[in-house]
Amino acid sequence: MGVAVIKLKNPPVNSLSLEVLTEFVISLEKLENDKTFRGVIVTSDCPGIFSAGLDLTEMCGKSQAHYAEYWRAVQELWLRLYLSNLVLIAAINGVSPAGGCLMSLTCDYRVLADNPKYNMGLNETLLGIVAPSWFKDTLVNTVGHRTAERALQLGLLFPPAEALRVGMVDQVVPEDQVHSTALSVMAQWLAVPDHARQLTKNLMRKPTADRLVKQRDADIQYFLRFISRDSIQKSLRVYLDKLRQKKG
Ligand SMILES: CCCCCCC/C=C/C(=O)SCCNC(=O)CCNC(=O)[C@H](O)C(C)(C)COP(=O)(O)OP(=O)(O)OC[C@H]1O[C@@H](n2cnc3c(N)ncnc32)[C@H](O)[C@@H]1OP(=O)(O)O
Repeated sequence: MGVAVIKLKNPPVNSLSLEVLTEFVISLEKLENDKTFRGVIVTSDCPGIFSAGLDLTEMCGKSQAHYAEYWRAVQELWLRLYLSNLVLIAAINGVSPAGGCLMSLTCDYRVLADNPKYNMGLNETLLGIVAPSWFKDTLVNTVGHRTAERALQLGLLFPPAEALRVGMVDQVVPEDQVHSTALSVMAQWLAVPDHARQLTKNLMRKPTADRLVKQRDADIQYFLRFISRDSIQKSLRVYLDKLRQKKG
């Protein structure tokens, strides 16, 4: 039925490095241009981890030019996913904090594996950083304003039952059924004529996407100022050190 599977593979935690973002955009573009494909299942090849989100090492101790390039790539992937003409279904087979969660929120439907470890949410505040307005918009458009406000301020990571309750995911299923469920949901979505579904998706999402499109450069400048602050760099370093020391 013309369904591709994109399996994120950047061990150990599928962090969204510049390379991963760039490859993802290229893969999506190819699929968008190949009329034999109408849908994509986005999933992970890393056991237990859908994606650890943006690659913290790309945002720490690098040059301004690097931060600008990285942030443009983050914007690009979000725009491509959010406005994709393809049906996108996230088969979430692992934990998905921050950028990992955002990626799934851009999809049309989310199936999450029922494992209490597989938390998801926008936890940026816990790192001492702030989810940008378009991250916030994506969450608000999925779970509503009040739930998003509480989740964002507290940096909440929701276990599966909670994620389902607040509408962050559409279905929670046993781990071994995530892929088959995503496939059967895909069949349902593909039963709708493409042009009508695509125009409707665009109607729902374009106003949100346009807010970023109209001010992409300003958004990059804002990111540069924010990420270059000594206090933010320090917060990121402390967070990364904590992650690294966990093993020791
Ligand atoms: C105005 C704009 C403001 C800026 C906005 C920025 C928006 C940011 C969005 C983000 O996505 S920030 C990233 C948020 N991600 C997280 O908080 C997740 C952090 N990671 C974890 O919680 C855990 O790693 C995990 C995903 C639950 C996996 O746990 P596990 O025990 O399996 O592995 P670890 O031993 O913790 O990690 C292995 C290895 O990977 C490194 N790592 C983990 N996450 C990241 C990451 N996001 N980026 C880069 N590297 C990461 C971790 O440090 C370990 O490294 P080594 O010790 O092996 O060197």
